[in-house]
Amino acid sequence: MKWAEFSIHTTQAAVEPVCHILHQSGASGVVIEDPSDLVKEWSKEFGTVYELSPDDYPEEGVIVKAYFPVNSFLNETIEETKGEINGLTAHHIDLGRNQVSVSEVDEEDWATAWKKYYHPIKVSNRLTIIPTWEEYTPNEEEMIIELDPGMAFGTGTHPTTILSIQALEKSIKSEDRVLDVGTGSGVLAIAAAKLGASSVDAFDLDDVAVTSAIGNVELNQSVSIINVRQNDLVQGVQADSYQVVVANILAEVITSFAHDVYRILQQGGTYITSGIIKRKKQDVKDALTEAGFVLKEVTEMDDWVAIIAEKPRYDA
Ligand SMILES: C[S@@+](CC[C@H](N)C(=O)[O-])C[C@H]1O[C@@H](n2cnc3c(N)ncnc32)[C@H](O)[C@@H]1O
Repeated sequence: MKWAEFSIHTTQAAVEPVCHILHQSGASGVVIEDPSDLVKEWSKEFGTVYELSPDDYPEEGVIVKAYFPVNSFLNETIEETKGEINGLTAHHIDLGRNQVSVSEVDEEDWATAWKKYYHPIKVSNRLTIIPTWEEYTPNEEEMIIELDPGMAFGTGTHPTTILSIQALEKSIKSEDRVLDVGTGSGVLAIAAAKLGASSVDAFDLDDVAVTSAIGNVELNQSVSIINVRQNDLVQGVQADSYQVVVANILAEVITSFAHDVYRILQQGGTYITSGIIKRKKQDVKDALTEAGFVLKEVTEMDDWVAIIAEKPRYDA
């Protein structure tokens, strides 16, 4: 997994609200470079992974650095975060220089560091995701998904993934045929299989994701149910093929292919969309309604929204 370092040069007064915004935006770690810390013991969240020397400290003001996983939501997350930080001025918080830079952190240093922050996570009433390197004993009602996301999106911890899994848990009926568009690590396809789907197609355009998903499907003994393949969105899929389609992709993509998903769903079928940043919620709702869907439920976590929609039955 690659990481992006978000660095902001700001004031001492702004540190606390800026850190709060960064944590809310999903940063996996926040480091404060405050020259006043040079005179006291510095405690850092990243242990030996991230080393500072006194030369790194600014002469005036404070530098706050936060680390975000590089994935298809990165640009949205960064823009949203910057907007929220700028919004602090409306609350009379002096941001000082307010200089922001974003850079990718050397992957070699970080290639396995993220594993330290990735632990078993209960994502819904019935499903818990467990990284392959963790020992875990599930209780009787718990179903587990074992996962090694490698370089693909989908540790299961992102709000967009959690919202998708919770929606799948509510929607899937035993023997449903399911399509997961943009499968990444395969986490949603595996969740669908565990929840009782009779067959799951898992598509991704990225060959790294396809390889990762195939590995995770094998790890979860779901090869007989899940078919992973490289495919551009739903190109080539026949009409009326599925009872459930899930797509955790950006809002723009969801709006662009709403009509295609309507075509491939059976009447009464469910479309679970996720990966929608809050400010684009209405655009996606409009696109789904315009394509013929009936909106059933909207769920939210942090800055993210998922929408569950239904293709109505013609005789209803
Ligand atoms: C946000 S990730 C979601 C991963 C996983 N489903 C999850 O919920 O954690 C979106 C995925 O969509 C894939 N993707 C982007 N454009 C695509 C396209 N045109 N066709 C198929 N997959 C695409 C990306 O490669 C990425 O793996």
